[in-house]
Amino acid sequence: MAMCSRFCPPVPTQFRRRPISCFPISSQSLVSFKCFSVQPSSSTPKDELPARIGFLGLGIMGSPMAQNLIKAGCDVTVWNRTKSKCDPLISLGAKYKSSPEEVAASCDVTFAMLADPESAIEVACGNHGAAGGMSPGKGYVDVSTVDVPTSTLISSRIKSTGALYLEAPVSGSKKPAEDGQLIFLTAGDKSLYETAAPFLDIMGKSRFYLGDVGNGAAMKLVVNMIMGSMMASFSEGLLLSEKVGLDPSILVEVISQGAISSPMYSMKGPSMVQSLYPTAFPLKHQQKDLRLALGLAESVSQPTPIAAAANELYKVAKSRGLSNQDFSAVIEALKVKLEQEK
Ligand SMILES: NC(=O)C1=CN([C@@H]2O[C@H](COP(=O)(O)OP(=O)(O)OC[C@H]3O[C@@H](n4cnc5c(N)ncnc54)[C@H](OP(=O)(O)O)[C@@H]3O)[C@@H](O)[C@H]2O)C=CC1
Ligand SMILES: O=CC(=O)O
Repeated sequence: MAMCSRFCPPVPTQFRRRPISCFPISSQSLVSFKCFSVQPSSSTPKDELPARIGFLGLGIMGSPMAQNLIKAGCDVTVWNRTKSKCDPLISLGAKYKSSPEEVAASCDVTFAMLADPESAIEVACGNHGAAGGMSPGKGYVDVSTVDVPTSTLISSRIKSTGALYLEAPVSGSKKPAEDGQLIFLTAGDKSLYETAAPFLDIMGKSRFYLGDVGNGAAMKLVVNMIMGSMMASFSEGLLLSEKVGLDPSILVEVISQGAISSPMYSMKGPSMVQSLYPTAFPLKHQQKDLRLALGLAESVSQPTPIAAAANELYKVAKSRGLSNQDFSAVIEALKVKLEQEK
């Protein structure tokens, strides 16, 4: 990479890395990779992070991620379709540019955290999109959850400019984003992965490098397919327990102590019992991820009947106006159904 000596930040010494696993990516390519457990211990001095970082998309996830970069002393330039969401970050010291193209032109590495495939393509490849500001020596890191064809398309467009591309969708929601505890599922240009690693370590607790473009997107969709089905199943259990006269709060407690315990159930269960769904992961995005995961399964003829059924439930929830509630609001779709059956 032409600008590497200026643009590659040294890995801050306070980030301690511990290899935790090594396993194959797929049956076709038995490429092993390391993942790291990363424990940022303090904020990073400005002079250790000389790169200019762009951040496009300041929603529930993008805002705290960009904020963590700024707080760590990075030189951050932001853009968001709704400009007002840039203001709190500008107050913290971020610069502002009025298009993704201008951000990319003025930065070394540009991150993008957009809603879905359509917006990710628009921001990367559309009019005044980031690709217009890309050139050799720069890098584009898309951390949105999209499908493999979308990431492949964006990769081609970015790489046609001579720049590098990394997909890096995240596992972890609003709170992990605020706490710098995300899990990055990366794939694409290895040298950009290495360049971006110190920044990923500011925003996250671990990172996986999965090889070719598409593997990060696919991994994220599989994880979220499981998550969406788990939440649908949990919802059924809560409602069934109540219908047979049990206390659903006690069900949450019982589950938390056994083999099917999950932080997700413990975190979301108490508010679901009260019919409260403060948005961390919008339901519309969970349905999008199930839809994309089902497309992925279709592409390899893998039966996924549980996920298909869960997807239908999220679609019902969307049609009932719950798109912008937390995805745990999927339980409401079952409540309505049961009432109609009476
Ligand atoms: N929330 C969560 O818990 C997690 C979310 N994700 C994934 O991260 C991504 C972002 O999620 P989240 O931050 O929650 O979503 P939000 O809905 O809060 O933010 C979406 C962002 O995309 C922008 N956007 C949407 N459409 C367009 C468009 N056509 N052109 C330009 N910008 C657009 C929005 O801009 P504007 O402000 O103008 O609307 C906003 O910045 C999604 O892919 C999601 O699946 C991954 C892990 C966890
Ligand atoms: O994509 C959502 C998450 O919680 O991870």
